[in-house]
Amino acid sequence: MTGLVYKSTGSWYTVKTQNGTTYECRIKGKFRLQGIKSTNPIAVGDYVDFELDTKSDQETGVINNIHDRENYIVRKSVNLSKQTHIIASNIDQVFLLITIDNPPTFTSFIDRFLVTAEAYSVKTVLVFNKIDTYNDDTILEVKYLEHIYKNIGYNCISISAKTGENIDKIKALMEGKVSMFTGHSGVGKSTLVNAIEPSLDLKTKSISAQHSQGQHTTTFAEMFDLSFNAKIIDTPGIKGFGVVDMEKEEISDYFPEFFELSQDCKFNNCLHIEEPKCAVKEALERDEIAASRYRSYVQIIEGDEQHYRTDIWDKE
Ligand SMILES: Nc1nc2c(ncn2[C@@H]2O[C@H](COP(=O)(O)OP(=O)(O)OP(=O)(O)O)[C@@H](O)[C@H]2O)c(=O)[nH]1
Ligand SMILES: [Zn+2]
Repeated sequence: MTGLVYKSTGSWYTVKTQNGTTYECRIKGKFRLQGIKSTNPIAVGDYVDFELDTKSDQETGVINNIHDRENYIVRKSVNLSKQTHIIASNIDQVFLLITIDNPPTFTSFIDRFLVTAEAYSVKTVLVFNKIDTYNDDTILEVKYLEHIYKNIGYNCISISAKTGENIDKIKALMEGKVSMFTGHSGVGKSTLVNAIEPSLDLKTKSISAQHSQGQHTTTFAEMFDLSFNAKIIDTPGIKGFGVVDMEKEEISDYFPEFFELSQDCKFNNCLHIEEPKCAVKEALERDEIAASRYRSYVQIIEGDEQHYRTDIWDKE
């Protein structure tokens, strides 16, 4: 049988088959990992093959194969010797919630997030929330940001999780897909999820409450089915986004508008900082790339290794 992993708690995995039946599964013996070494061989979002455990009278299964992943996101354990933990896999899209002033979301944060998402091949939708509270100035700011990010190719939607404005657009994008929601604390993630599916809020809360009674503060992800053929992965306790392990030369690959231009730089290993005949800097001077994007890029490049070798998800 084949199924999708909805939850993992230590050595047990909750796997749901196409027809909606759920089985608690274990892993068969030593498991071959694909590509990366991680503390967990299987993550929420994985498609796995399993067989029913005949020795058990309960409906439990044994996983014997994992399907190739489309993508996955990881965090590195800070205390242990930087071991990698896969948070979730096969994510169709992440909705990054942004508010202009309450709380402020800076472009440097948005761009660091996008670099990481690009590096992990996770599609991002930018969601400007709390538009019901905006005045002329903040509306202009949203318009300006939308202009920048739409030009690069990112989908942008302005919403109010409180009044429900444009929530239907978010739901339409979610149909048939696996989504995640992220953004600074207070941008309205819970409010939005609650507006999308009121019954889910309770579920999520009770699970976090259950979890907080445990002695460990390790976070685990969980997938939920929504009523309109959409899935979300909830990652309680994991909020921000850092920058992933990458070489300096790689960083501009994850700024899509820089990447295209860099084919025209004189040096093929151009860092777009001080090099002559740099197509990126020339485009910047012609205002063809946004100054804020270039600033974010330089910040990441000039940061010490610590800065661009942090966890993909920063725990708050
Ligand atoms: N006016 C207005 N307030 C909103 C909107 N969305 C959320 N809020 C308010 O913003 C505050 C924070 O919202 P939450 O949904 O708790 O934010 P969160 O992102 O889940 O925050 P954390 O749980 O800390 O990560 C609450 O007081 C919400 O009522 C909105 O669209 N408009
Ligand atoms: Zn260059």
